[in-house]
Amino acid sequence: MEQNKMYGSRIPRAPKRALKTLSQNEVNAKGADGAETKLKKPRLALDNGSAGKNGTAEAKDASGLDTEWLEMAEKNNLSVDTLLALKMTGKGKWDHKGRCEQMMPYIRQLRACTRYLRSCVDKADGLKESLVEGHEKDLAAREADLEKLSEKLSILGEQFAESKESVSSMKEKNAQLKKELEERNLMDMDQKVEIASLTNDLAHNKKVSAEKAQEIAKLQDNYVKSQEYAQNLQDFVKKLKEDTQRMNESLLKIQEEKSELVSSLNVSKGNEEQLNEKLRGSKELVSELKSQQESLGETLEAMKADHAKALENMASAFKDKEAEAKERFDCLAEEKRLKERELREVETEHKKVCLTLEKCENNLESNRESLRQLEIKCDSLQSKMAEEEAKHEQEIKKRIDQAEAEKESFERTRQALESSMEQKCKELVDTAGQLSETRAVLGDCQAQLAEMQGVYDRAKSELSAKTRECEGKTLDLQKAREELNRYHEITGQSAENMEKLMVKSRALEDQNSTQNDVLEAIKSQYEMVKQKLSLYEVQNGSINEQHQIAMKELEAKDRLLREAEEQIHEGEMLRKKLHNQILELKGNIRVFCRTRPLTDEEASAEMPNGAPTISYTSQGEKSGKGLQLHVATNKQAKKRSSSGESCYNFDFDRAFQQDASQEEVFEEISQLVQSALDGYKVCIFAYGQTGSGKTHTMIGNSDQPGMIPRSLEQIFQSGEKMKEQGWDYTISVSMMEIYNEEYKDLLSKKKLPAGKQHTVKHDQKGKTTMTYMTDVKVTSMEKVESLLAKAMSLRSVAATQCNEHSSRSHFVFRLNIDGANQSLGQNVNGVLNLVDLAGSERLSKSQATGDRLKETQSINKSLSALGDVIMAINNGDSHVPYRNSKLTWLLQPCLGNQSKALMFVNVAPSQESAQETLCSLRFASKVNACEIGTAKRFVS
Ligand SMILES: Nc1ncnc2c1ncn2[C@@H]1O[C@H](COP(=O)(O)OP(=O)(O)OP(=O)(O)O)[C@@H](O)[C@H]1O
Repeated sequence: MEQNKMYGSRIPRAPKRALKTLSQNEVNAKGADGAETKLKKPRLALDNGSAGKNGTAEAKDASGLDTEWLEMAEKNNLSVDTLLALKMTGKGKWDHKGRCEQMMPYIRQLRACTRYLRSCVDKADGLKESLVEGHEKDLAAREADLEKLSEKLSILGEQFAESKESVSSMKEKNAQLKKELEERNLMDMDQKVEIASLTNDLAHNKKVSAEKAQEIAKLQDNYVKSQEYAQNLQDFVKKLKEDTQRMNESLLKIQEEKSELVSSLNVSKGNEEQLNEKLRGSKELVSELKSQQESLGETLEAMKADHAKALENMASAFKDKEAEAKERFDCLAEEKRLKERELREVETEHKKVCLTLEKCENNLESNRESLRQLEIKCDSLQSKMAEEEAKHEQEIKKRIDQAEAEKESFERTRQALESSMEQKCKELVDTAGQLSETRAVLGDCQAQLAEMQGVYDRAKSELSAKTRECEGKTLDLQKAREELNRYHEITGQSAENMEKLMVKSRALEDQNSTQNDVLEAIKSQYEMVKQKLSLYEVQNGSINEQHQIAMKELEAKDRLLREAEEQIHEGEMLRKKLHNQILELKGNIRVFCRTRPLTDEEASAEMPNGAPTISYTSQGEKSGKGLQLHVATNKQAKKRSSSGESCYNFDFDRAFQQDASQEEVFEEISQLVQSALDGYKVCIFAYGQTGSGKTHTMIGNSDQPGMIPRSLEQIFQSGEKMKEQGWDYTISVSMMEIYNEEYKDLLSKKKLPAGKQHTVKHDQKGKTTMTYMTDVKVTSMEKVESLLAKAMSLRSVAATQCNEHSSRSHFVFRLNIDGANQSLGQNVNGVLNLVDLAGSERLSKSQATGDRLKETQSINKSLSALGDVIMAINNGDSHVPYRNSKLTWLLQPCLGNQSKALMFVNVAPSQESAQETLCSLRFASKVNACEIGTAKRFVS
């Protein structure tokens, strides 16, 4: 009721309204005395006495409602208002009796009315209880659901962790496999490079081999040429053979001629005998002519002798010639045989040459040798031929000379004979007849001589023919010589070429054999490499298979992981939803009370064995939430006694005892901090009197870090975790204080430009911008700590009556959290304001003066503005006075309907501070009773 009075005295005028108020109160049923009274029945408004006490007959219907009043009202056409407005009228001004008589039924009606209303209220109570029960059941069911969900979530988390582990192991395995594969690939590459170099070598060797093959082909060509040359030689030998045959034939012809000559000689011998007979006849004829005949006989005998001698000489010459021709023939036959043998040898050698190049060389050597021999022989033959020719010429010359001499002698003889015959004719003119016969004989002799001359001419022509033949032979010989010379030249050249070629060939063969060795080695290497490669390929194939299997497994795991991630995401979404539901159920503005430990001084001031100033509800549903403040009424002594104390009960969302650690406290707000990461605007502020532990709670120290460093730590950790779900956060921090209703940047020592000041603007989306305010992006705790230390050093602190290092300003630690998730296409903009308010002490207690007084006044003003804002939001006022103070204006987006707020009410446990504590707790109770609407997540 006190609460309702405070909020505008909303007294329920009808049961329905009362029920509504009760249900609201049931949700907000926390707080001090005032709050508690809300839960009581609304009997105070009508509590003018119990109808039952009058013993009036009471009619009740089945539902338990007192229907007497209703019946009465219906009968008299009455309402409560008309009943209340009813006035007792008497007959006159002094007709008290009449009025009294009217009064009695009126009182009865009133009593019936009261009973009816009471029964209504009772029913409403019953309904309320059943609703509360239903609500509690609903809450329990939701909590059970939540537990199940959280269990499911934890199972999912475990599964996720397992799948993550397996995925990471798979990834490791995959990485190893990849590494192996890369190594193999590298090895393959090396091998390929090796193979490539070997292939290059092979190609080079092939090229060299091709060049060698070309050279070999050239050699083969040369060899073919040499074969052709050998063929030419064979042809030449054939020609030689043919020449030899022709020589043989010519020899045969010469023999025939010889035989003819012999026969002609025989004929001439016969002729000679005839001549001799004729001569003997003529001798007989001439005997008569004795002296002449004797001289003629003598001459004839001399002629005969000469002729015989010539004939003998000719015969001997012919014999010699025959012998020589025979010898020559034999020589030629021998030579022919030799040549044939040599030819055979050459042929065999040629065959051998054909078989192998080396043998060819040998054969060529031997051929050369044989050619040399042939040359020598040819030379000898040539010389012999030349000798023979010379001899022949000499002989022919001799024979010509002899023939000419014979002719001359014959001529002389003829001339002598003619002269003698002329003389004889002259002498024998007389004896013409006799002489005519002698003349006829002489004519015969002359005819014989002419015949002889013819024979001689024939012999001469034969000789000239022979000479021509010889000349032809000589020409042939010269040709043969020339050919031989050419052959020698060619042979020499070809031999040289052959030698060079052979040297080259040998070198090439050596090279070829080494190249072949190299080639063989390369081939074997190539084979090995090929084998290795095939092995590697097989291994590679198996590795690839393994890799594919691993990839498939990985894909399956990835799928599972994605599913798990989706499930986690869904779970996360559900968690957020439930978390928000819980927060909504708890109220979007919550209040935690924290009591600091007693200082030594305070402890000594407390009653040694007395009850503590603040005690906590340890049992029942209010355990951990409820507390009692015992305020001594003996103000003089400031000491408590059982008789002189007032006890105030308060209930909050959480009540931390003196020994509660920072960790414990943070555990309770961590969900709220998480909300900021999820895109909510969150405000956590510490309220309390000076020295009650606000700064300790919010900032703490290095040993016991407070909510600000712990929140940052959690945000960084969660941000890292959320990265796995695709979230990327940018966190920036600004720190300021509001001192004497002015903003002051605590991250910069720079003074504001003249005439300028920090101004705060909020846009439609609740984004706050401050002019000239330093905003630092932070990624690590170290950075935050250093910034915090800097801010602390710049904060306005002074010693007060209550605190040696009292914060004389509101400290605002402002965190802008911008998150982006590309895969989801979401951006979140969360804000976390962590505020260490200035101490809220009463002026009377702080005894401040001067600057301290001004400070205290502005502090109190802004704190009361904070209370006003909260109350206005709770009341649903059309105007919320945010602009009444710099603090509320700055925190506007975080104190509005769409934000989440948490207030620490810090209290000191000493009796000395009890009054201040009572004020703080009362203020906190008011805040706790507020509803500031449903928080909104800022997602784009
Ligand atoms: N929970 C606690 N545990 C231990 N010591 C505490 C606790 N709370 C406060 N203190 C100590 O009490 C003293 C005063 O605390 P603190 O400075 O935090 O008060 P405050 O409310 O911030 O005061 P002011 O408003 O004047 O700044 C400090 O020495 C602090 O260490």
